Amino acid sequence: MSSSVEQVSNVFDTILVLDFGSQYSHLITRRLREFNVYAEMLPCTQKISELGWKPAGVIMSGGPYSVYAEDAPHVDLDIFKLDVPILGICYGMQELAWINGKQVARGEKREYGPATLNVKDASSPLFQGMNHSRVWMSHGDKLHGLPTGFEVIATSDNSPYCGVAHKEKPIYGIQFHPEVTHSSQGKTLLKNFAVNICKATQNWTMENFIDTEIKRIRELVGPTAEVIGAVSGGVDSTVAAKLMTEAIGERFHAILVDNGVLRLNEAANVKQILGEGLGINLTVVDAADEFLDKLKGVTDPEKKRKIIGNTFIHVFEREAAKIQPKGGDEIEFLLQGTLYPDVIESISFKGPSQTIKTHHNVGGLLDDMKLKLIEPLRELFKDEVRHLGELLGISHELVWRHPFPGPGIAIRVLGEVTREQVAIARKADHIYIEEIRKAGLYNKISQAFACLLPVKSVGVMGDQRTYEQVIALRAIETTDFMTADWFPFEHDFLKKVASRIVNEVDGVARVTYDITSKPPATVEWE
Ligand SMILES: Nc1ncnc2c1ncn2[C@@H]1O[C@H](COP(=O)(O)OP(=O)(O)OP(=O)(O)O)[C@@H](O)[C@H]1O
Ligand SMILES: O=c1[nH]c(=O)c2[nH+]cn([C@@H]3O[C@H](COP(=O)(O)O)[C@@H](O)[C@H]3O)c2[nH]1
Ligand SMILES: NC(=O)CC[C@H](N)C(=O)O
Ligand SMILES: [Mg+2]
Repeated sequence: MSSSVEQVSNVFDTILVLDFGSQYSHLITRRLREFNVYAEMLPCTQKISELGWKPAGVIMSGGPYSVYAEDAPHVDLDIFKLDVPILGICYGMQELAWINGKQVARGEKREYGPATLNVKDASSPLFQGMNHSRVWMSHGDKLHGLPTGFEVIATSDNSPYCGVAHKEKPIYGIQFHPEVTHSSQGKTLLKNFAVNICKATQNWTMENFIDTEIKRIRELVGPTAEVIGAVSGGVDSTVAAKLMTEAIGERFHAILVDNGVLRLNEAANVKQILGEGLGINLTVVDAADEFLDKLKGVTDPEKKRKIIGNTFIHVFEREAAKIQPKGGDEIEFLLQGTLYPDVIESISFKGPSQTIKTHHNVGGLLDDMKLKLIEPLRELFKDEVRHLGELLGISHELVWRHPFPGPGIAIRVLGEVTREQVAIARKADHIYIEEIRKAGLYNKISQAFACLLPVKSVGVMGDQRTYEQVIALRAIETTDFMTADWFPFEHDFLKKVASRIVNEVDGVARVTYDITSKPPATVEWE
């Protein structure tokens, strides 16, 4: 499964980011990629002898622990044998100091927020083009002396060892966080490190990635094997499917499962856009009855997710068995649209985060199938996937679609999922999204949808008493879907949508707008 990761880091000069658990760790990788240097994050416990590739340099991230604590994580000392430049950020610098003399302890006061960087060694290649810039601090521990063999290259009011450098080797430590945008010249510092000190080539571009990946897929699959893939019409699976089609054409079989809880006209739309528009070899499987029958009487959100996840697998296996590859007895490979954030979550040295909700996942196929995985987007962030999609000729509209969860409307009809309830939710959702598009707001919002609540409310229409259900509208702004804010619509917009929904959708008497952020709420209601 890790073969794709290794391949990319062998082709591009790669900075290894060792994650000590900071909430900012993934931003280090992001910033480096922004100036076209490829970077990969692995847990801080990574054994260097098991790496399988040689990094151009190593960055040790910040982290919540104290280096002197008993259970603190420590780096594999073999990183020093790699003989490449090393940069320690916050905990990473404290780790360097701990290894070289143990002069780290609790500071008198915690330091959280902005500070001014005073460069003491203007000739240090780390600080070229920087001085007196604003830097972002977030620490409670500090260095209480110089690590053996190091010298001070920068200070701040509260940190006499704000920047340190080894006297002979290219090893640096900084107390602040250059990866957060609050550090005004943080990106310059990371570029100084990666490009000038590590000499990494700035060739990580999506154009180069497409070429490398198509070549890699062709080699991996060979001249005759065939590949299946679950394709939803969502951004990730469409981009993965398009890449696969570029690589092996008709030998790729995309399968869209109509699970009865897709959006209005979705199956037909996707068939047209992907099949006819993008030339993807796509089969639509109508399994609506199978899904809806199994969901009968089920109200628990987790049970719904499990039923849908399992049924996906059954349908998928059945379809795979129907395909007769020309060059062999059975399908050998399975395409997945796994993204880098999924990988990051599952590799965290602290273990996968606590389960809030079981995201339906084709990963469940692994235990049951002999299929070998192909995950071409495994190294990419969502916005990189979107860029890649545009380069592959996928329309701007499709590439910028809001995400839509695999369990679909089943987790947006709260309570029991019936055909009638799905129809109401679907209609309301369609009106809401239509109005969002008309108002030119679609691309300003990260995700929007309507939920049907299992409560009834009294209303009055045409002098008649009504007693019908409630629709809750949700719209959020977010970059990573881990945290989110609700979208501040104009009142007139909400008024219009509410009026249309109550008038046009039978069974709805009232509309509300969800004004909860994530956390404490989640994006979906179930
Ligand atoms: N109706 C469906 N038919 C076939 N596969 C599906 C369906 N719904 C989801 N999947 C599979 O589950 C994966 C995960 O779904 P997810 O919603 O995270 O990604 P996506 O649909 O490709 O993109 P987006 O995040 O934009 O919705 C998809 O990449 C796809 O492989
Ligand atoms: O493919 C998916 N299968 C799922 O089971 C699932 N549950 C939530 N989501 C989507 O994930 C993002 C975060 O949602 P939550 O805050 O509700 O966890 C939002 O974009 C959600 O739409 C899912 N996607
Ligand atoms: N942001 C960090 O890396 C903090 C490091 C360490 N936990 C401290 O409090 O100083
Ligand atoms: Mg989706």
